[in-house]
Amino acid sequence: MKRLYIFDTTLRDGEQSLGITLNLKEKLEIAHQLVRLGVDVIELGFPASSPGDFESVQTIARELKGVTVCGLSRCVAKDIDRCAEALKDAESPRIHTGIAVSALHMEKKLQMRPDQVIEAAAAAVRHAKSYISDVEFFAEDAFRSDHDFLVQVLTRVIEAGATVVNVPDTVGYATPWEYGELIAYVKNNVPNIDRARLSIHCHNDLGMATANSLAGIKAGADQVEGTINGIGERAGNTSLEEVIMAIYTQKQRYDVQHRINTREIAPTSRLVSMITGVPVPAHKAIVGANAYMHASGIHQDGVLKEKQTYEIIDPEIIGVPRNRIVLSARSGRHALKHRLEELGYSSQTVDMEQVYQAFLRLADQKQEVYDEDLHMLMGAGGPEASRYRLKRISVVTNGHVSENDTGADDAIPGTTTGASAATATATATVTLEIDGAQTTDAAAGNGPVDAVFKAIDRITGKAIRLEDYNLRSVSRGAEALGNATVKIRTGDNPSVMGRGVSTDIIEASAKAYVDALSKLR
Ligand SMILES: CC(=O)SCCNC(=O)CCNC(=O)[C@H](O)C(C)(C)COP(=O)(O)OP(=O)(O)OC[C@H]1O[C@@H](n2cnc3c(N)ncnc32)[C@H](O)[C@@H]1OP(=O)(O)O
Ligand SMILES: CC(C)C(=O)C(=O)O
Ligand SMILES: [Mg+2]
Repeated sequence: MKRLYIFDTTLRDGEQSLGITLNLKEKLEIAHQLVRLGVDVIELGFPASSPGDFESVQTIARELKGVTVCGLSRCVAKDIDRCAEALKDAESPRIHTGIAVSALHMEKKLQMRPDQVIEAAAAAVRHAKSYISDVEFFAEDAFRSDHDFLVQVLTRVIEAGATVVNVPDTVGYATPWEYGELIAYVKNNVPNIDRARLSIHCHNDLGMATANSLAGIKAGADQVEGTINGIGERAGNTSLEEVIMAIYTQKQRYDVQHRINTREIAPTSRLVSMITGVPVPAHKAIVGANAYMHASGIHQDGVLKEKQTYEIIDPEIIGVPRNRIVLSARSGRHALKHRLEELGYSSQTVDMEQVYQAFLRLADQKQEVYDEDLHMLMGAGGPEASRYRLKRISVVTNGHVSENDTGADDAIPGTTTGASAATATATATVTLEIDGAQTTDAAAGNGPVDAVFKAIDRITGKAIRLEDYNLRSVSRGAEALGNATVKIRTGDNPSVMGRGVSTDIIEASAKAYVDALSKLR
């Protein structure tokens, strides 16, 4: 059976999604989960892009073991130098360099002749090889290129020492049969193709990234590239979980093996969604919340008689446990620990008593605590790691007062402010603890969330620019949890994202703002 290598680019192409900015800690958390998932290669970023990207590639590359780590670069010597430097201490490093090969990109974007592109490509691979033996070459916009020119480029870069050649459909323009034909064409016409692995990289602009990738695998690709949940530039990349499970359910059609642990698929999807703030649509294949739900009577009847009538995948295979225990405020530590372990969390790595107390606070507000609630509880970020702790919020909206003790044991009583402004519709009083000292201040805003953010700004004295704010419900029931994400920056510093979870949306928003504050440089 042929070995299929799985190349994950969630932290590079995935992070190119509009609105996603991840810090080192968040990238590290995702990278460790990708190792647990069993991918072969993790693309960590583009080290020449910024000092922050360099630092995260370098730090994660040093830390990860048992997986190939890779950095992206243009066919530009100084990019390759930075990439090699960032990967210097990695156990198994790879430089991924490349250049566009379609007439459109060469003429309009690169403003280079085809012969110059071939020389730049070969020179870049040689330069990368002077540092690291494992070099992957990407032929950007390969699908829209002249395929005989593509064959020439790939032949030259393999001569120059490329160990992997990547044939991307950069703009998601292909259909499955056309992409499959291209991969077969490359296999049959690049004379030295046996000296390199052939990789595929598809985008989802026409909704065909998974289908195209499967066609590429069928045509003989050795490596498939993609991201978790399909996140990525524009309409995204191939969803790795979809490719893996298509191969799983259709084993007889794909004679390939890989080392993915399918039971880590759902935990990885959730982690990526939670950290990036990009929700997984309920109807998303494989990992959507509704993917294993049966709503209509005929289906329910069929499933009760025989699951396979309407289920092509047993959800337990991808790490979605069948729910047996109902968790509520009456549940004890054993039940909580059992459920968390079923969901893939280790009770060894967290303070279970602290988690249980947080669980009880949540359970007091909800009839039933669902799995989604637990994921949020476990992933909501540790206030202990931050300089800032939100202690209390009190908001007056058109005369209506809402007060929130934010759950800290030593929260001080809230006060309702009389502050007002002619245009304001809300005033907020916030108590924040900074490095152990509590400060309270009030501000008016054109809504409760705006007022809370302004009050926090008054306390910190920082000139914060709010770049993005998002609020969504992440669990079920009338008291569903709200997951707020904010993106903020000060001056020219890089933007940071913060996340907050609560059954109260103002509190969730305030927590997200404070979480982001703690990440500011
Ligand atoms: C298909 C993909 O996903 S490719 C990966 C996309 N990722 C990124 O772009 C990472 C983030 N990018 C960056 O940080 C910056 O764009 C940098 C550091 C890469 C380059 O920044 P700058 O030097 O300011 O150049 P800028 O981005 O404005 O323009 C790109 C330049 O690279 C050239 N170029 C683009 N791709 C390549 C390539 N693969 N190889 C060689 N040159 C290239 C362009 O022709 C242009 O050259 P010009 O300045 O002579 O006109
Ligand atoms: C950098 C390359 C591999 C890419 O992301 C693309 O062509 O889509
Ligand atoms: Mg891409």
